[in-house]
Parts: sequence; structure tokens; C-alpha cells
Amino acid sequence: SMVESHTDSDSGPVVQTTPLVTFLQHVQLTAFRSYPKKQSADPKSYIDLSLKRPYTLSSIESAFEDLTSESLDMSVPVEKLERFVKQYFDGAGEDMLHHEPVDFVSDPSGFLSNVENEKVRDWAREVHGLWRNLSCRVSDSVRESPGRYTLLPLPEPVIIPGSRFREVYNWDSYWVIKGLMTSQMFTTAKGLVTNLMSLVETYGYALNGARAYYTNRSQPPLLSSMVYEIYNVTKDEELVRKAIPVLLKEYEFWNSGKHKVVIRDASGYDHVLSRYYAMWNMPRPESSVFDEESASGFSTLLEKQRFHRDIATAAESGCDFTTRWMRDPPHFTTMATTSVVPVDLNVFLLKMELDIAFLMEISGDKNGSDRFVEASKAREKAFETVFWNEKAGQWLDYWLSSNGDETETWKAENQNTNVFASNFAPIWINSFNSDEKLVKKVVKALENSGLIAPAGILSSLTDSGQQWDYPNGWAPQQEMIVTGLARSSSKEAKEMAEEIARRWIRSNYLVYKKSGTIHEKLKVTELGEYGGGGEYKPQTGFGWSNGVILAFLEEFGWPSHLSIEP
Ligand SMILES: OC[C@H]1O[C@H](O[C@H]2O[C@H](CO)[C@@H](O)[C@H](O)[C@H]2O)[C@H](O)[C@@H](O)[C@@H]1O
Repeated sequence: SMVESHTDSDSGPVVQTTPLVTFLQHVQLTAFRSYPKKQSADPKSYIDLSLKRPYTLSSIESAFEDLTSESLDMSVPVEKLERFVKQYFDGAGEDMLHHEPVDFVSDPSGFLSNVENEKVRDWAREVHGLWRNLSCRVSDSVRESPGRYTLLPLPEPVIIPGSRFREVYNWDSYWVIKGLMTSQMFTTAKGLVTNLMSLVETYGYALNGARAYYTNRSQPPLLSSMVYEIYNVTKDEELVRKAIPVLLKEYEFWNSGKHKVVIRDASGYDHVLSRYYAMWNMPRPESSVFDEESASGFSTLLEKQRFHRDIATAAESGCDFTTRWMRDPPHFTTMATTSVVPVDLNVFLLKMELDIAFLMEISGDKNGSDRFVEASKAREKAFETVFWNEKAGQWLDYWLSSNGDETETWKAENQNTNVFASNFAPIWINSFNSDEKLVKKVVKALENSGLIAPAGILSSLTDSGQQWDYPNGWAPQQEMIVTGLARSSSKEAKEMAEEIARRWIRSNYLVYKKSGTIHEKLKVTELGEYGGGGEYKPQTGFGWSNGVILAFLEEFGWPSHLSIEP
């Protein structure tokens, strides 16, 4: 019946992927079945393959059919599979070419003049030099025949995170750009913004990353912050003029449809906030084998689809994965990301409102600017009512009671009282860090939270084995909290900011000396250890980590007498 067909499957939006992605997903599944002992292989490496010329997708599909037709369990002898992959595909990463950044100089004038310690200076110059390794451009053939690639064409060169992340990422780019400002690489920074803007123009939002399998979701929205940072240094009004209509489009995406939620407070006032919500309810193609396995315990299609959407939505949050999104931590099958109204997402959107107001003001649109100031005030009020918890001295994520499609009445027990770094993210922005009384309260709470560890701030207090949990700390979360505390006028806050920054820099230095690389995350419970956990091996390179090291060194300097070694 009609009613049954409604409850049988999840009715949320789904953005279809490309035929190539679907096919490569089959190749990935077959490969994982065929290499029973090679479970350490990375499923993403299959989805990043491209079609070799002159073969067409349909010719390769039929060759693949021949290969697998004799097997009953969809596995293939390993040598045969390897021969097949070699014959028909170009390797992962061959779609990107090295690009020498036009604005790179090995020792820019006045570079980190506050870093007096020679050891630290030498290392900072090496970190600055890493931009060259991470700088690349999309090969011309991707533009000529996009159907052969999962990589999306982009107009300008990019800085990639590194290792398995061979394409540009949305929110990573903010911290990359912070570092590029220190490195005085303004052309490269603008190129990154131009690329993300072109994605917003094509898709209506900034994709998770520039791959065909990332078109069903976004990532934490920091494009306005990127434009703001670049404008602040370069005073480029042309960039501002181009950015405004794009930012308005992105703003609409996050404040409409499934992303929008309304919470009614006790006095009957409706607060409009946002949540993450991926337009996908199947296994993520880049991690298909893992997602099928994690969903295998669910018996109905509806349960599986909901679970897959919550997994893809966690990827949209940038924090994949963490106990923050679990109803019953640390049980992975209780992931319920779409049921959370997250503190950090709404910080990014409040910042977006303030940025748009600022940019409109510059461009002479006073009315538009006023409208966005009003919007920011409304969201600020929601922070006070929905997220703030006076007793905890921090802002808490809010659990939706229903599916979020209708207005819900606020209930105290729906605040998630578990402690996460993201509970302190609001301090990043001026609206909160300019209030000295509030800052003092938050600093006390942070001090007593258990999050401050020997090498920086923990993502959470729960050791779940997921990468956005204890014992890991991540560059973006360090930067937001440290920068926010440093901007306040409270002495304790400033001291705390500097202490955390020094721990983070030291630990990155020690990891670099030990491993020769910068890592994507650190294990912050010890000095000099890189992070682990999660669904892929620890990655190096690494875009946002380099960016935050350079930004911290710029902010705090390093005195000559202070040893970098513990
Ligand atoms: O392949 C698994 C997931 O990988 C990405 O997430 C992680 O790396 C990104 C790049 O540094 C970073 O932006 C994100 O915060 C990390 O958790 C990707 O973004 C996910 O969509 C993907 O499923």
C-alpha cells in the first residue's frame, strides 16, 4: 500500500553519482573479496582510478563481466585482477599534475620575523617548503573527457591535504589558506577560493571535495572565512565583488530544506538553526566495503538507508567519525548525525553571516549588510537559548526528538552533556570572545573539562577507536579555540591560548623530526606522537596541519631562549 511504501524506504534527497563511480565501486568490492588477507588495502584507491584510452566504460564493463562471470562468490584470482586493473586503468593520482606555485619563494621577506629560535626557524622554512609538494593542477585530459575520471575539473591549481587525499577538500582549505597568508602565497590562496566558488556555482554548494563521489554532500562551510582572510591581507575588492553572490547561494543551501531546523523556546520564540544532512543513503563509494560491513546487522532497507545517510552526513560534518554523532557511544551502529543540531556548524554559519555583512558593507550594499547583521543577531540568540549550558560553562550539541522536519520545542534533557572540543568552538568568533565575563567562564570550564592534554586539545574524552575522538587532536580544532582565546581581552585566556599553541607546535616538531613528515592529526595524550584510529592509515603531508603550524608561529613567535625540545 501507499503507507507501506512510504515507511519502507527513506524518502530524503539523493544526488545520483556517475556511471564510472558505480562501476569502480564494483571493482573495489571485487578486489576486497579477492584479497582476503590484504584487508589493509585502501578502498579509496579503487574509486580514484581513471579509464585508460582508448577503452570506453562499456568495453571495460564487459571485460570485467568476463573476468567475474566464472566465479560464484564474486572473487577473482589476484593475478588476473591485477592484470585487469593494469590493462584498463590509469593509476590513482595520475589525474593530477605537479604545479610549481607561481608565488612561492623559499625565504619570503620578513617571513616569521618573531621566530627567533634558529631550530624553529629552520623547521618553519621546511614546513613552508611543503606547499610545493602539495601544489598540483588537474590534468588537461580531465577537462577534455571528464567521463573517464572521478576527479572533477577545476579552473585553478590547488593545495591538496596529501597522501590518499589527492583532491582539494573544502574545509581543509581554510587552514591551508591561513598558512598561505604567512607564506605570502596570495595567488595560490585566491586560486583555492576561485575553485571552491566554481563548485558552488555548478552544484549550489561547496562539495566535500573535488571528486564525483563527493557531489552528494558539502563540508563545514568556511568559504566566507577564506574570502575574509584573503581580503584582510590583500584588500582585493574584485574578489569581494565576485564572492558575494556565491556566498549568498551557499548561505541559502545551509538555511533551507533538510539543513534547516526550527527550535521553539519556552516563551514561544522560534530559533532557526542548521544541521548536517547528506543527500545520500547508500554506502559511500570511497569506503563502500566498510559501510556495507557496518550496515550488515540491519535487517530492513529503511534501517540500512538511514544508517548510510547518517554515515555520509558525518562525512559532511568533517568529523568522520566521532561519538558526538552516536546515540549510544561508542557503538558505531547508533550513528545518528542527522538528529544532531551541532554547535560548530552554527558557529560557521554565524561567522558566515558576519562575513557577508562585512563584505557587503565594503561593496557599498548597506541594506544587504544590515540584513545579515540582523540574521547574525538572531543566531546569536539561539546560541544562548538552545546551546549554552550555564552549569557546564560551554555550548552543547542539541538532539532532535523527531526527524527535524517540523518545529520542535526545546527540552533541557536534549542537550548532549558529553564533553567535546567543538563545545568550545564558539569562542573562535568575536561575538563571544569579546565578552570578557563569558570568556572567563569558558576558560574555567575548558581548564576543568579534561580536554587539555600534553600536546593540545583532545577532540573528545571517549576512546572509541574513531579518529575524531580521544586520544586524537586535530589542527582545525586547536586553531579555532587558540585563536579565539588569543583575541579576547582576558589575561588567563591569552595565556591559555599560548600554552596550547606551544604544546601543539612542539609535538608537530617532534613528530616531524622522528618521522620526517607532518601528520593529519596527533595523539595529544603524549608529546611527539601522531594520531591513529578510524578507517584509514595515518596520512601525511599535510595541508591543514602545515597551515596551523605556520599560523601559530606567526601569532606567538618563538623566543630564542625557549627550547623546542621538551
Ligand atoms: O575516505 C574517508 C573520508 O575521508 C575524508 O575525511 C577526512 O579527511 C578529510 C581531508 O583531510 C578531512 O576534511 C575530514 O575532516 C577527515 O575526516 C572525507 O572528507 C570524507 O568525506 C571521507 O568519507
